[in-house]
Amino acid sequence: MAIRLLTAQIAQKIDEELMSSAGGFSVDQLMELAGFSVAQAVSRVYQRNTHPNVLVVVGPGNNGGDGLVAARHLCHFGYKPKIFYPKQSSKDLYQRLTTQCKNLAIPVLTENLGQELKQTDLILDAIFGFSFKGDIRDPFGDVIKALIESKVPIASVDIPSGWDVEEGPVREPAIQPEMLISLTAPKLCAKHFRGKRHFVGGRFVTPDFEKRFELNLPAYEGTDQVVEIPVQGKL
Ligand SMILES: NC(=O)C1=CN([C@@H]2O[C@H](COP(=O)(O)OP(=O)(O)OC[C@H]3O[C@@H](n4cnc5c(N)ncnc54)[C@H](OP(=O)(O)O)[C@@H]3O)[C@@H](O)[C@H]2O)[C@@H](O)CC1
Ligand SMILES: [K+]
Repeated sequence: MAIRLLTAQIAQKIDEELMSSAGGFSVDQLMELAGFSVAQAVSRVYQRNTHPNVLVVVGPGNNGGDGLVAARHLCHFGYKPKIFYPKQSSKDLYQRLTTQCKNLAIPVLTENLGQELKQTDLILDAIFGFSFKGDIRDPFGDVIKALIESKVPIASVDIPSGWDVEEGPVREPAIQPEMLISLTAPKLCAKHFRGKRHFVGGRFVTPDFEKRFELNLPAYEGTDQVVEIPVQGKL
């Protein structure tokens, strides 16, 4: 059975159910596992000796939160991450995640993106996830344009930022990531992903849950937090 590609609505429903009283998870827990899986997937593809300088570009919602968690784990894994975080949230969760990164001496930047990209080996795109919709609002239009123009390889968290969650790259210019890490399950836009490697991470659904949402996820091996799947756009 093929893996299920989710609509934005189903992705949001799954998220809500996991955090309902029946699901029992807190957002912090899910974000920690999601971000940890992103860092693990990155380390599978881009080694710390060839791609030490990872610029984690963080957006205003939970996709950005995954990026903050991933930055922390990448630092523990021996990378030299920096965070570009132009629109910082006052919410307690994001502030705590930012403090954790600062305590590891991870730089948290708000400007000079163009300059920073010249010293970057890999961009971790954690700007928008499955709640993105409409036209890209400031400052993210310019941010996405700068990422594309830099020609630095991009690994996208859950959704290539700026892509429509279901229709894919409908706005020009569009990010074309080398790598995609889908959380829980890929979204419909993954049909348009033609990069090199696609992973699923966020190992938190129960067998019952998986069956009820007909996710048809591939099996995770051993203690792995990620599982590689075929690049959908090349099938
Ligand atoms: N179960 C799972 O798999 C788990 C998934 N997780 C992760 O959560 C992600 C979903 O997070 P999310 O719901 O917080 O939304 P996300 O996509 O980060 O963006 C929302 C922000 O973007 C903004 N915004 C929207 N449109 C915009 C526009 N056009 N232009 C500019 N801004 C725009 C919007 O702003 P607002 O309009 O509300 O002011 C809001 O602040 C998901 O993809 C995955 O990465 C894990 O953390 C946990 C478990
Ligand atoms: K993203």
